Amino acid sequence: MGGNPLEPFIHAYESISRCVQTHLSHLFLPPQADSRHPHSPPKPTSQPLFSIFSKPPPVANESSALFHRRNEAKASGPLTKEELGRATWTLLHSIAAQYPDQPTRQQKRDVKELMAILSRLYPCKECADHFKDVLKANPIQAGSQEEFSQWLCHIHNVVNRSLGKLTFSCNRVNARWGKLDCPESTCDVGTSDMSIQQR
Ligand SMILES: Cc1cc2nc3c(=O)[nH]c(=O)nc-3n(C[C@H](O)[C@H](O)[C@H](O)COP(=O)(O)OP(=O)(O)OC[C@H]3O[C@@H](n4cnc5c(N)ncnc54)[C@H](O)[C@@H]3O)c2cc1C
Repeated sequence: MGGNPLEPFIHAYESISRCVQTHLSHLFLPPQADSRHPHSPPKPTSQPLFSIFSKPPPVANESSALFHRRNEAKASGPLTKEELGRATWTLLHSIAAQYPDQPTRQQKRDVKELMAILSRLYPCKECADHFKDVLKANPIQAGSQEEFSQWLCHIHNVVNRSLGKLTFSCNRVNARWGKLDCPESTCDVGTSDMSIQQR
């Protein structure tokens, strides 16, 4: 007699609240086995994670590996005409950026031949045929780095125009395609013994 009449309700409230806490924490926190008692039921941890995943979410290194695997999978698919075009222009403008100020006769012949080969072997027949006409109407000028990079910019613009694209301002070509970032001039265009003799 004389006890708190609300005591049964307080007990009931406390046990319901413990039960709710335990079940909610199982829902929102990842279970962890107790290493000392591997067969005991997993205990919730204090990490703020949802445990709806069977594995914890990837950490930074795992997620960047996943990102690269997805990109690789995408990159291993067939190229589109646009991707091939961008890659080819990148190569050509990079060659032009590295082209010597005073090229040898061999180097001048090489770029001329490279363009001729592209116009025959470029793996898009429509593009190759069109490029043949572009080269006929705009004979290659490769007497110096400046001349070659400006000529390339010009013919790229001819192709841009034919595709209804905006043209590129050629006074920005060195800013867009500057010298490659290679240590100790390792990206400079080499001069073979033969080409030195032919200067
Ligand atoms: C030789 C050749 C012939 C092609 N012919 C055809 C064709 O007949 N039909 C067809 O559908 N596609 C053709 N293509 C592909 C086409 O030119 C584009 O590469 C493709 O449509 C993707 O265009 P893009 O807008 O992403 O930029 P791209 O034209 O590929 O350019 C790549 C980047 O170069 C820079 N750039 C743009 N113009 C110039 C410029 N004048 N000088 C310097 N830098 C510049 C820009 O930063 C641009 O983002 C050809 C490609 C090549 C290499």
